[in-house]
Amino acid sequence: MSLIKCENLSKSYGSKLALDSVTLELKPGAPIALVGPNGAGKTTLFSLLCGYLLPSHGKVTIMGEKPGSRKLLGRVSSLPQDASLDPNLNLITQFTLFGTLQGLTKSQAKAEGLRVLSLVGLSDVVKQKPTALSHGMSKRACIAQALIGSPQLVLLDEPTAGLDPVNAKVVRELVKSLSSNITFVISSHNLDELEKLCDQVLYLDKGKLGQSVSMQENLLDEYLTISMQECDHQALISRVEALTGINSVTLKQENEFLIHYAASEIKNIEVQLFTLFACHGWRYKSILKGRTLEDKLFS
Ligand SMILES: Nc1ncnc2c1ncn2[C@@H]1O[C@H](COP(=O)(O)OP(=O)(O)OP(=O)(O)O)[C@@H](O)[C@H]1O
Repeated sequence: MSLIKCENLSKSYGSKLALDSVTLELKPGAPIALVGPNGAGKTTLFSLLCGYLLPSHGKVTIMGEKPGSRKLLGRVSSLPQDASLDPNLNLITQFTLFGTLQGLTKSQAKAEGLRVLSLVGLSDVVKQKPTALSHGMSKRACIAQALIGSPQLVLLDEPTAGLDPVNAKVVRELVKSLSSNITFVISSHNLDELEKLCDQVLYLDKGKLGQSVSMQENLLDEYLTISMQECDHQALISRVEALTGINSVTLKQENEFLIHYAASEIKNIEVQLFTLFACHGWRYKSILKGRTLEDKLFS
């Protein structure tokens, strides 16, 4: 059964068409990214999936049910962009309350609260009020709230926005570690982060669903993206293009090159490139099979 199914889903706010006839079907599995410029309609789509908003036209179902339906209680949860906790109650008191709202007994709810707070590394502060937490800790607490009751689908709207690199990494690793049991749909502007986490990327622009990019296809693409530490740009392009089987070499940004090649004509391309780099004393930083997500979406 499909996890999320949207058929000609549209949402208008007055005369503003925020989501325009979106049709998509997603299966459970690896994290799915939702990207698009500011105002593209990502939060609107999330709100429709959560049942916070009703469609103006079209249809949306989650695991065959209408968003917001009682049958989805505990099976779907979300981290809204501006999520916040009750400042007056300590973490474990409010997490126990959230658990009881999902139908757990008080002792089950407390155990569940402790479990999810420990997942996000907040076991030491369960008796603190949210006002005593740093921004990063608050965000992790809100993510923990979304994990109560072991949901099958978790929607995360900008889960790492405003976080320092250490906290952002904690969140990414948490998503990775849980993604064999939970399907995450993640809205973010951080393409590098999505590239590391997600297998599939949905691109929204002006309310319309544009391309859907599969990161798995990367492995089949006949592209390499190489970041160099030091090299003569022009010389690198002409020397690599001179190798048999190379279709083109493009400088994408400072020291990053995209190599398009014909796999059937060139064997061990990596070995040939490393030999060339060693010959000229060019040092490379990284080599990626395929194209970056940024290149796939915007070139
Ligand atoms: N409550 C509202 N009333 C009127 N217009 C709204 C409302 N909420 C959103 N919009 C408009 O709908 C469009 C889509 O907004 P939405 O917040 O879904 O975009 P977004 O992709 O999440 O943007 P961002 O990346 O900036 O968070 C925007 O043009 C926005 O101004």
